[in-house]
Amino acid sequence: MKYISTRGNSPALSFTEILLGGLAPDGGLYLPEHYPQFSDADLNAMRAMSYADLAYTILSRLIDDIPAGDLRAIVDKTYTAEVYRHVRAGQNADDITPVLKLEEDFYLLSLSNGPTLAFKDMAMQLLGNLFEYVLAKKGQTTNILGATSGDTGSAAEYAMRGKQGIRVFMLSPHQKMSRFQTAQMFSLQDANIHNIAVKGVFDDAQDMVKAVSNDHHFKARHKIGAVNSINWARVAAQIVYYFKGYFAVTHDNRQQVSFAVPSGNFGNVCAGHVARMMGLPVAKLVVATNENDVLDEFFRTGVYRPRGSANTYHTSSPSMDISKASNFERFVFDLLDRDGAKLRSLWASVDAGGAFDLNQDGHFAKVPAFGFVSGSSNHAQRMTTIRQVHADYGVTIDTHTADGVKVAQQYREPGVPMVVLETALAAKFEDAIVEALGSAPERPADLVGLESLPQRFVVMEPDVDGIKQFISEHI
Ligand SMILES: Cc1ncc(COP(=O)(O)O)c(C=O)c1O
Ligand SMILES: N[C@@H](CCOP(=O)(O)O)C(=O)O
Repeated sequence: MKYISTRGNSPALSFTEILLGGLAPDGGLYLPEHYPQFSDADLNAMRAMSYADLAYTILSRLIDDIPAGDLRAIVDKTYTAEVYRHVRAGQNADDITPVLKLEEDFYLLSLSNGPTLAFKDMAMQLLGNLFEYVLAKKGQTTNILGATSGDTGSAAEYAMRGKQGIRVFMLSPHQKMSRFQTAQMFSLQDANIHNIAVKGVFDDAQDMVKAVSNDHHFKARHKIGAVNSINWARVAAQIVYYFKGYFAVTHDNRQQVSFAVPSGNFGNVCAGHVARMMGLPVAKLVVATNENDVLDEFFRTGVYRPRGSANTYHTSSPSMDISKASNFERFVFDLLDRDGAKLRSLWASVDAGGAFDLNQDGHFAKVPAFGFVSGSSNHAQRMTTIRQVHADYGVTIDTHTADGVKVAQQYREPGVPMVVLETALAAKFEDAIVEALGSAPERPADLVGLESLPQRFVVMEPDVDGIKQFISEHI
């Protein structure tokens, strides 16, 4: 399998050639040159598989330059009940992503049982093991530069801490993450972890990561690696749980399932899109945003108009406070029938601070064929949803999952199971849960007292040269 860039001006490369680097040299994002197809017979064979078997079956179609035995060992080491142990009472950690039935045809897919209590662990734990394997094989080291709005950072740091040959430089929006998220990252004292709080929003941090990645000389000289979902491996790993969720709520492959996905950088729902393109019978992909509703605006109107930092709001689902969704480019590439030149011209206006309108040439009319629909949620609606889910089902959900549940309600159809992806556990957003329910959510014993641990981080201006200098001085 070769990978091509959405901007059409980079050579096609194999999986291990794109694993560490993130952006393609032309500034685009990698996608497989074609999507492997799973037939009805394949789906039948996959239906009863364990998570690790399913992950291997799917990933081995996307990765053909790691020997089968080695890939199998990496997957088996990643998807264990011990790693994904933070399940609710009554759930089975061996399922890795257990499904919780709320009512008939309405489910939560628990994706946040890993070390950092967010869905990012599902892919990041795999990335940690893949990076370690490939770096050892190539005799290389890497300096990861990432951006986080709260969850990618801790998931990456927990996956990479103490790993040979890997340093992490993680940019986060200064004072905009929850107290738990901040403590989870900043309390790490490992020498290979560097936390940099940037005076700005997540998009400022993500722009700097891309600017460093597009400086090819600096990137090569300092061996800069990526763990954000601009890295194809993140998306690839996330495809697996759509299959797992589908099998958990259906009996045969004639049934369709809809997924509601709390969205920010569009990485999670992009994996759902790829799963659908591979043959998973998905009815709707419901893109749920918070007040930062650029994606909802696109799916309602066909106009993509990313906002600047001043118009990106700090909300009670802070991990979704994103106005420039990286992975949206991957979907638009498919929507444009993979026309790299057309995509380049659209992103030339986006990168210059502008917008584009896909009504003009009929592309927007094709969106329903891809299953996408959308909606948004605000603080008051999040609070109401958390209360309702608690009252109706006895389940405490976090603020991001609440955005998903709220928007999912708009798109439920008789006979079509709706699966809401649980993207974080409530424990990460204690203040918001206390506001909604009047009491703090349960917290796993190993994370009690996290906020009182000593913290280690630096604060910097959103200045690309300053970040480059910091990296140079710490490697
Ligand atoms: C808890 C949580 N929910 C939802 C999202 C949005 O996911 P994506 O950026 O893949 O759209 C994120 C961060 O990305 C998150 O951390
Ligand atoms: N919500 C994310 C933002 C980064 O997204 P990614 O999926 O591209 O890594 C976060 O929590 O950091």
